[in-house]
Amino acid sequence: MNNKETISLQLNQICYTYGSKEILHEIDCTFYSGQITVLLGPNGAGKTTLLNLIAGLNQPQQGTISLNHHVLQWQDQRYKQRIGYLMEFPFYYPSLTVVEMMRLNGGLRNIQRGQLEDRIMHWLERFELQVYHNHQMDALSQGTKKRVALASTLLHEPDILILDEPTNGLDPDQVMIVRNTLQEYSENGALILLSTHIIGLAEKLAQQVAILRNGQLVYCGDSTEDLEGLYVAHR
Ligand SMILES: Nc1ncnc2c1ncn2[C@@H]1O[C@H](COP(=O)(O)OP(=O)(O)OP(=O)(O)O)[C@@H](O)[C@H]1O
Repeated sequence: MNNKETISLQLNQICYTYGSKEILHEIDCTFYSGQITVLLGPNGAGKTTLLNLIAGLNQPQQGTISLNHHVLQWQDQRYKQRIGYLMEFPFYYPSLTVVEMMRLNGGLRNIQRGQLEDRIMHWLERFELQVYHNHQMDALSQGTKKRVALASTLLHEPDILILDEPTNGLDPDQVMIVRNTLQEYSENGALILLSTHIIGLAEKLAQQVAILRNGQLVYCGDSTEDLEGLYVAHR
């Protein structure tokens, strides 16, 4: 991925309710290409709900999402093609091998066959997964499954990358590989938004931070060296 276009993704007064329960309240925030924004917040704050809306899985009941100041219609296919979304608990077919699972994901993204094999090799190597290429998905550890899902998310080289707790269950070596890969990917021009509970990871990755509490965005702005202090100050 090498994106020369500047992208901004704006959330404007986004609200979401499940039944009568308000989960997200008037969320305003803008994300930019070439930057990593880390979304922080306690359990149940609404992070996954917000990421699902931005990825186009669900539709906000109120508010708009704009790409470069153009309001997006829900299910805009051109927007969806630009997005890579790693869900907190990625779906996989247990009986497929790693390569078969990646071919399936690449096929769903309409990547041409010749190109697909090269991309699969590239991302398998990037996440040190070559050794597992022929292993069945359900025989992998949780952390390895997560890395396969992340590699699959990058196959179509999206310029908007949304990741829900991407390092959950990864060992420290793998966290480092993921961190370096995301930094490099962002430097190549991608817009990255990720949620995590690990403040140390956020400190290393984030140019921008968004803090969500009880469905309200209590901070959206520059990251700082003392992110824990910022987080505590926005209780
Ligand atoms: N399908 C659903 N139906 C009803 N309520 C839901 C549904 N999904 C999530 N919720 C509620 O929405 C709120 C926000 O959940 P969400 O998963 O977005 O939080 P989160 O910040 O991602 O939490 P965590 O850090 O634990 O992953 C919670 O109160 C949750 O119970």
